[in-house]
Amino acid sequence: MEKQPRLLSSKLVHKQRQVEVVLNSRILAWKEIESSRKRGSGLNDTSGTAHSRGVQVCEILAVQKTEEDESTNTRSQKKAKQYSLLYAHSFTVFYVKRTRQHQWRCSEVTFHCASQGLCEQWIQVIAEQLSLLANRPKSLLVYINPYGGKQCGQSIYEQKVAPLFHRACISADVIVTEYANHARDHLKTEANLDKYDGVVCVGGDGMFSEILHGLVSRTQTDHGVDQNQPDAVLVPCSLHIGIIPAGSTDCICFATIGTNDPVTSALHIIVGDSQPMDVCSVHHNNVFLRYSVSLLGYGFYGDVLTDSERKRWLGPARYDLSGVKTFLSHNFYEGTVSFLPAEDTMGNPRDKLRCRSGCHVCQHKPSSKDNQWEMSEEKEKFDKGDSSDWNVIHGKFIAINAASMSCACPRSPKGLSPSAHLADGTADLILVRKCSRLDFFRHLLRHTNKDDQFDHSFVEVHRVRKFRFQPQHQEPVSLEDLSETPKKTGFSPMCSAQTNCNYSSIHSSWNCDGEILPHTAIQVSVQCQLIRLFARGIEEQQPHCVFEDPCTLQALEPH
Ligand SMILES: CCCCCCCCCCCCC/C=C/[C@@H](O)[C@H](CO)NC(=O)CCCCCCCCCCCCCCC
Ligand SMILES: Nc1ncnc2c1ncn2[C@@H]1O[C@H](COP(=O)(O)OP(=O)(O)OP(=O)(O)O)[C@@H](O)[C@H]1O
Ligand SMILES: [Ca+2]
Repeated sequence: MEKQPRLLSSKLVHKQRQVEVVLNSRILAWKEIESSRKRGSGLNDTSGTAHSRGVQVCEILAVQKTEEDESTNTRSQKKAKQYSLLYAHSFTVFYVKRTRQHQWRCSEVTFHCASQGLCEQWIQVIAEQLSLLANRPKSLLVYINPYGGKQCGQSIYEQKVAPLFHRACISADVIVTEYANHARDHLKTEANLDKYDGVVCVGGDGMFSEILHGLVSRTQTDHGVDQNQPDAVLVPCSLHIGIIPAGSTDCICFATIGTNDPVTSALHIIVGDSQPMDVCSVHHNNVFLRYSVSLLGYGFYGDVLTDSERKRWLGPARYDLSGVKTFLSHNFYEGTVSFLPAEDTMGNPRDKLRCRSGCHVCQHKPSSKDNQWEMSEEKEKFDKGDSSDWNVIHGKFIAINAASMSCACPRSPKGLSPSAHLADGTADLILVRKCSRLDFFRHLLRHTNKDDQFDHSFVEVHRVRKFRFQPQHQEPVSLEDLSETPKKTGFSPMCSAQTNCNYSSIHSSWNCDGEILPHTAIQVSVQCQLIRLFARGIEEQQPHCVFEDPCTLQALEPH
């Protein structure tokens, strides 16, 4: 590791011991000074082990003059009080501390200086280093959904997030939404986006979906791109999106930072992490329908969602109740799935190559072969209806799921497609064919344990760039057809067989990131890395402590 020039180093006091504090452009480190240690009983006096500690500058949240805590009433605090009178000036550094299961907390360390000048110099030098971190947001536009999840979005923000933003000197314009799609419409039209470094969504996946639609539509409009064109090349959004999880599934937050903890997510926003993410565009008959970043599910997950919408008052538990009910109805749906397999990806859905921080698969740009598809003669042929490279599968399905990310969430920690990648330009298309209840139960159960949920004869999974679905029975032209009795129209528009079939048993609906789509015949295309989140992907679990690795400290040793 290259030697970094020292910016400042001095003898300060930390926890009533003399320490040498050193700052270079990457690390703030401190080490006890031998002389200040009491002579230990023997050489191996562990109590006084002079271990060094350090914090990366990029994970320092803020530095400020220490607030005097007046509460010195016990004897030891009185002693500390006298001691600190000697070193009357002190500053506190707030930094990211990793705890269990990918959770982050704001921790702090205070140093006492003999002179006020030195104290102010330290504060100024550290603050200067923080101001050099260009990717940190300074002003944010925050949308709060007061009704999502357990309806505590507002209190989560005010109690857990706002104090952290304030400490990091981030200014936030907060809008509490008053009705569904308020955030999307505000983003699409009124919001003056030049004022902000990012948009924060306080809510669940549905609320994120609103921000996503608002931001992407606004970006396309501003760049004159018509999102109704199924193969329009969409313009990536420059503003980062932050999520403060306050929903029921929160699978987007879970898959991008590894937990659905609001404080952890707020800290990722403050340090200015950046994680690109694929977005699927969904069209019906060349008309734009919606975007999806997590799950596009027909059959099981669509029916679960349809049934759960009537039970919103139950909060997150609505999904489990509807899940059991849908499981018992055990409906299957006939249709034709056609898809364009992703040719030269680095990975495949069953390769156990999980998408983690700094993922190599996501950094691998789709080679020219895939880009050639956009301009190639195959594309012309396909557009004329002849689709050579496309695979076509007709059958009866319990579920058709397209996961453009793992969809890891508290219900299923490894997710619907554990090896799906956040930003590789593909989606994993999972086809679950008609099978017995027991078989389907086994398949579902594997989402909650280590077993491979694709290892079933009735399950197949493909990594795709585009796909289409056409249900076997033409969907009614418009919804009033459902009410007309077949007699009046001579034949029912949807199924020629028996006229008394009820609509719901031959048609499911598409669950698009937790919202129901108005059509069942759709065409989907993956837009590679269309948006960016204030996240860094799920970090590999390792004892991530800066100060234990000698090479870092060696960089601080005097030359
Ligand atoms: C035996 C235990 C089986 C457990 C099966 C766990 C599989 C759960 C997989 C969760 C996948 C979530 C995908 C995320 C989709 C989000 O974009 C979307 C918006 O937030 N959430 C939902 O649509 C909400 C979808 C929520 C779906 C919940 C499904 C619950 C299934 C329960 C089935 C019980 C069957 C056993 C009956 C005896
Ligand atoms: N002020 C509001 N009043 C009513 N509905 C709202 C309001 N703001 C947002 N919504 C809508 O509420 C829906 C659900 O919100 P959200 O996704 O945050 O919670 P959830 O559905 O419980 O969580 P998840 O999507 O993770 O399961 C969203 O589709 C959003 O459009
Ligand atoms: Ca993907």
